[in-house]
Amino acid sequence: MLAGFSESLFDSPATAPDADPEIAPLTSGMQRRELAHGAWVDLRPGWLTGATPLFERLAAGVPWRAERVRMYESTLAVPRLTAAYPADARLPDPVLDRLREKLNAHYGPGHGEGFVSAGLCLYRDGRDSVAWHGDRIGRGAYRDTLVAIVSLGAPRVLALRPRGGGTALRFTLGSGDLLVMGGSCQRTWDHAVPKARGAGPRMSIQFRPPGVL
Ligand SMILES: O=C(O)CCC(=O)C(=O)O
Ligand SMILES: [Fe+2]
Repeated sequence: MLAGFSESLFDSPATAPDADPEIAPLTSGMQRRELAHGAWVDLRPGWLTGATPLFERLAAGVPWRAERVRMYESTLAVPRLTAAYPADARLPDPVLDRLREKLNAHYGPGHGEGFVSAGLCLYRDGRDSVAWHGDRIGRGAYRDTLVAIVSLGAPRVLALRPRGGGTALRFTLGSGDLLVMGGSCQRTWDHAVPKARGAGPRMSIQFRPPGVL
């Protein structure tokens, strides 16, 4: 009895390091929120369940780099780790290929060329963050676009506010939650992941169409 119990506790597929998360259909549970200026956000809480092994695999296996941004004559460290997978790169885990396929199937051809690249960010603890910005290096600066974010690990707030100021909306993203920014969101709104005292490690996977950074 005891042996059987511990087997099911420690050897169950949900806890094996190579276990894949369960991916729910996007046809249910998606909530769209229309924002001002032609922007919108789709939220699909719990898109993935059992994502801890995926988090662990990516945390250990991805070649994380400290991010730096050029500001005028100097460069500043951005407090988080990142890894970029352009359109033609092999993604670091087959689960990511499946997520991208499912997002493309759901959003379909009406939304431009679809999701191609993946960007990963690791917020090691609550001191890691990203400041207010829009993903508008390239096409997002002048065209409607989509940016899909899958959150893994500890819950963190993704905040959105109209570009140039205004009241911020705060979405707390837990492990397995999906948030998609659409319409004019990248050019008319800014988003940020504020510092959060005491927060545990959190990862985000962002899928973007060609030319959106
Ligand atoms: O970590 C997130 O959820 C957002 C990341 C982000 O906005 C970015 O890397 O452009
Ligand atoms: Fe962003």
